[in-house]
Amino acid sequence: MTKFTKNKITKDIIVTIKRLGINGEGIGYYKKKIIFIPGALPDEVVVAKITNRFPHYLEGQLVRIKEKSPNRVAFPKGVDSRVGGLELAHLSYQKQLEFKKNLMIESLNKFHPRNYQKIKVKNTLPAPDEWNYRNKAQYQIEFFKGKSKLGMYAPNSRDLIDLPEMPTQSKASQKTEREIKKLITKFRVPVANYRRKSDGIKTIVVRESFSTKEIQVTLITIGKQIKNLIPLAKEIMNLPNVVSVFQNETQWNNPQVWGNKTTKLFGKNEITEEILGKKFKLSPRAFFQLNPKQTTNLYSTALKYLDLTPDQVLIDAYSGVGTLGILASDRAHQVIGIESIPEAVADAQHNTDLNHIKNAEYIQGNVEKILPELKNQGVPIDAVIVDPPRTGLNKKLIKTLLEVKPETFVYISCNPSTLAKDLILLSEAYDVRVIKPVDMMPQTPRWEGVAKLILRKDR
Ligand SMILES: C[S@@+](CC[C@H](N)C(=O)[O-])C[C@H]1O[C@@H](n2cnc3c(N)ncnc32)[C@H](O)[C@@H]1O
Repeated sequence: MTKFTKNKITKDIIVTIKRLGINGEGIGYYKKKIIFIPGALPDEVVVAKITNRFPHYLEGQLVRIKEKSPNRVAFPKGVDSRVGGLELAHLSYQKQLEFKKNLMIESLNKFHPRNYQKIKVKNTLPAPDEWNYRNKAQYQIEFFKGKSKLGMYAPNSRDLIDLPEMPTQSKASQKTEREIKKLITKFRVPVANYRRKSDGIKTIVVRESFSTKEIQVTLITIGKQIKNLIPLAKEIMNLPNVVSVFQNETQWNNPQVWGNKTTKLFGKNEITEEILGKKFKLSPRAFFQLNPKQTTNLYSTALKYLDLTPDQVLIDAYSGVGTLGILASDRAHQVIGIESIPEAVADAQHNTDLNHIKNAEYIQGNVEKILPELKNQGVPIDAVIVDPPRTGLNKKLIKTLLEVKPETFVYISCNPSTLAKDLILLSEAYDVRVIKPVDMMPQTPRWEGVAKLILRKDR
């Protein structure tokens, strides 16, 4: 979108905040134009500066609060407020839960799927822990002008925010990150420098299993030979609960954090996490929910809504490492998982064996391609659970689902807008009984929810 910098207003303006936007920013109006002000809350009167002007909206920066909301709470001490992942940390937790319920209601009101007024959006399921819930820390490291920093970049910038404390991160993963930083200095291991494009360690990834306490470390590096990397990795293995150290190699021109090549330096191939009595082996690249305790509640809700009978064939679409299908396998006749990433499919198969499950299989490929093939082969598709990325369901997949019309249908979504849009099409054959938002990421505007769809008899 074109950015108008001409006539940029830098003077202070006064804005009354009306509501929160989908990214948790305060929304108000200035001269009839909508303005987004991060950090401001509904019903507050704030002093702000306009930072960006666009044809249809403005972006502002909070300068001072003139009239404070009763729902405002203290932002965590000692943390730079620009850091991502704490966009709602200044709002009481009860109001965060209400915000997430309202996000779904607003999406339904905006996109109007059939009978949308009758859809019951339940109260958001609170997370067991509001703080220290994240099992994975992925911090960048930088050494500049004699100072080393370890943390996350400020949004849309190369400014690395040092994070001695990240209050949503598990204590053990943060401690491990800090210890590794000290060891990097001790062993004089080079740190990658994007200004000089010099080789070294760029990112430290620490993932913790909440059930076994095992810690897996991955050092993401740039360059062929990193001096003293092996002695460093050996020493990292002596840190509490660390069971493996991996190296992942990337290049400066890779826009992703992770490169393609991952090599084990020491220790176990995977860490084991346990959810609802089933074990899941996680290799460094395997997708896994970031909040293991609340994952138990998310999956329990999905299984409750699925309400399978022992004769049903379940399709676990967008299956990742097979979590949902494996958990549902005790209650189904057969589970067929479909997932596009080959490594995740290998992990899913591995996890099936690990849990001695005989009635689940995983197919690699795109759901929109594989599901019509299964239909044409005459596979009975009695029940479907979909858990797509933020973009929602592929149109071709929706078309197949409307032809097959599975009796049982549950939709796990991480985006209320795409869920509401997909329901417009799906409501040709289905009524939506209930949507349950589940708070997987306290202190952030990130949304997750489960929808139960009922096949209409009068179709
Ligand atoms: C939100 S994750 C869900 C993973 C899993 N259900 C879980 O709970 O851990 C979405 C998954 O869909 C996969 N995916 C994305 N597009 C896909 C497609 N068109 N067909 C199959 N899988 C896809 C991604 O690789 C990812 O593993």
